[in-house]
Amino acid sequence: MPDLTVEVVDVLESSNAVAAERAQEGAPDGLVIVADHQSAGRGRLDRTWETPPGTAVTFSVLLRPDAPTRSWPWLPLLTGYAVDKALKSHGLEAGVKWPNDVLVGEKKVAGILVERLETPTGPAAIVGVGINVGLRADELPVPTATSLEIELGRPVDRTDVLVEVLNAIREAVDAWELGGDLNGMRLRDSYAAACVTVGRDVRVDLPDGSVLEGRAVEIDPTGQLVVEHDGVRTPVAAGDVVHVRTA
Ligand SMILES: Nc1ncnc2c1ncn2[C@@H]1O[C@H](COP(=O)(O)OP(=O)(O)OP(=O)(O)O)[C@@H](O)[C@H]1O
Ligand SMILES: O=C(O)CCCC[C@@H]1SC[C@@H]2NC(=O)N[C@@H]21
Repeated sequence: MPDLTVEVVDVLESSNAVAAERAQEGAPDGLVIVADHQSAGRGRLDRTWETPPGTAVTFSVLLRPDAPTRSWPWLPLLTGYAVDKALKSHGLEAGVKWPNDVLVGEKKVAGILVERLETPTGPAAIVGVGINVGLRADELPVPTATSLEIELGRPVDRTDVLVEVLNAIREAVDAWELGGDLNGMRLRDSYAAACVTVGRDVRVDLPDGSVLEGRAVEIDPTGQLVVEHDGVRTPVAAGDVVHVRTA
């Protein structure tokens, strides 16, 4: 992908929404909208994403990927990989819960929302990332969340985190678009190595209300999680999953 063009906005509702508007207006691949604060951040499945002013890294990257759309389901996963890698470089013992939550232990430190859209200049993806950096324990919006500063016990510079994460995303997107290696391995193997879900017993809630239980055995070539139960292997796509719980 080309060099990133970064625009910083003081306050906006959702960086994903602003990046999507810009995509419709013809903005090019590599535009990054950084929000110093989001007043109405969006999460997966129409949930909200909340962080107090001055505590988070929140941004969205507009991509017009040079890769067939059938491989786009890799985008959330490779973004999770990149965020995890950048946070580990800060000394955090993080891991990726499939498909793309970045956790420390069982708690979520970063969330990712990838949205695809058609624009007059072709298909685009908006890769939105929210990282809990400076939230104190009493500022966490949900008990299942944590922040970098809580986990590391020291102040963390938000700009440093932003730059590291953007560089890691760029590296991962380039490897994906060009079919090259990442971290000395195939993208799929690098992702699987960072993914804490593989090898664990899982309960997967599906949109029809049914639950799939079994052992998560691998990530298949399309990025689906393969769940094995009584010798039967069932691949599940990230877009078809409501919840994944690890046992
Ligand atoms: N700053 C934040 N940090 C973490 N979670 C947040 C934050 N703001 C809002 N949330 C929301 O809190 C909710 C609970 O997150 P939780 O990790 O428990 O479940 P989840 O993300 O839906 O994943 P799963 O159900 O698969 O475990 C999510 O909907 C998440 O988007
Ligand atoms: O885990 C989730 O539910 C996904 C959370 C994604 C939050 C980020 S913050 C930047 C970008 N803009 C949004 O409105 N959402 C994403």
